Amino acid sequence: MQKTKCNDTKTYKIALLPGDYIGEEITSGAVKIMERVGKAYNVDLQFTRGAIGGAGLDEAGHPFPEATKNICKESDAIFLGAVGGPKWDNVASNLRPERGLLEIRKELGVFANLRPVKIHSSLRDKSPLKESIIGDNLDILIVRELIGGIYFGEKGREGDKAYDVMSYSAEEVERIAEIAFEAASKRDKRVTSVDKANVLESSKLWRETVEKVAKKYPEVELSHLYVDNAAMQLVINPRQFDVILTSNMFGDILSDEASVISGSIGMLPSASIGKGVGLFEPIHGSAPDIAGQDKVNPMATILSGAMMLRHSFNMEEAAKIIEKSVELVLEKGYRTGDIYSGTEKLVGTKEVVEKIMEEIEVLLQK
Ligand SMILES: NC(=O)c1ccc[n+]([C@@H]2O[C@H](COP(=O)([O-])OP(=O)(O)OC[C@H]3O[C@@H](n4cnc5c(N)ncnc54)[C@H](O)[C@@H]3O)[C@@H](O)[C@H]2O)c1
Ligand SMILES: CC(C)[C@H](C(=O)O)[C@@H](O)C(=O)O
Ligand SMILES: [Mg+2]
Repeated sequence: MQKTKCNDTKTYKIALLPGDYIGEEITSGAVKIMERVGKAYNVDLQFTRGAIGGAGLDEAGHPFPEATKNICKESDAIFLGAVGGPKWDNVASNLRPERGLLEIRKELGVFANLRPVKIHSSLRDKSPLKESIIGDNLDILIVRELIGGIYFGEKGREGDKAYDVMSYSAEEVERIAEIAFEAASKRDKRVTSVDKANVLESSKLWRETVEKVAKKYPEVELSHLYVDNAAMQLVINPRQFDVILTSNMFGDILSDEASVISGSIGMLPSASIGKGVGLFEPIHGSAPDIAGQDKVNPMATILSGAMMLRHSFNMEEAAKIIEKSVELVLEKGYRTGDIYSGTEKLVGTKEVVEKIMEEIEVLLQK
């Protein structure tokens, strides 16, 4: 974990889109942490703020305003908090804050959403599952298709009926499957593809296409599960999974389920990647119920920052320093309410960030 000694300073531009409710609380600490680690590696991370979601709607009348689009176009990566909340529950569907999130994902072409589910050893007792079920080193990577499927199909209303079309092309399935197999080949070499091929035509195509892609990766073992069984298997035997490959909606649902196995949804980061710049955000939402109270767990966002340094800027050591610091803070027992069991030190969002910063300073001296 030695710092690279180098005199050339690199500069990267990052669009910082905090979003709504807890958005500001979770991103501000993560930005401070990334700036500090960047500096140690002679990397100048320049964040430019933009509005998205409800903030975009309030500021510019749109959940993904033109001004924000322009900031994104000039950036090397996008760092996002969370969008949505009750304030905008009654706005027209096409202007909902969540629509801004879907639009930015589509605009960036980030078709692959990587959601790593890891159990930190010091959080094993916070999992709702028995320790005998989660084991020691649970490590699952959910590879979720992000810009297709039912989220983006034709939708509408006709009289008292409403519809949302779910469709996938072979090309869309192929490219996400490639990402899953590539990832598996560097991990435990197992892909579980999750679909509903016993009912849905789009899932039948999904399965056929995944099988074709699998032929290129003979060293990776492929299995299939129907989504209802996958939801059950995640709680009765999560250790059977290495990489879970699935569609947009199934991935959304299964990743919230998987996140609590690791203790809390406040722990799960994500990276969304495609051909261009990446988008990094925690998997959780804007948590309106705890916003503004210094209660939110910032770790998922901080770990998303580590993913950004790794995936977008090739800063592997810096990413590891952040991940290690989070681990150390957990080991020392500093906990926000979502991962507090009653015996550790209950602290607020800001203090968690301070504690992580302290660990970072120590690691940077080594
Ligand atoms: N990526 C995103 O921006 C995103 C993701 C999911 C939901 N949403 C939006 O967020 C709003 C609220 O949705 P929701 O309540 O269904 O989901 P949510 O993820 O915001 O919250 C679910 C529960 O988890 C808790 N929680 C979430 N993140 C936490 C954290 N970091 N630390 C501690 N506790 C945390 C919340 O307090 C709440 O009890 C909705 O408008 C929804 O559409 C946005
Ligand atoms: C807010 C919503 C559009 C989003 C999704 O469904 O993708 C969220 O739940 C997520 O998991 O990132
Ligand atoms: Mg979700």
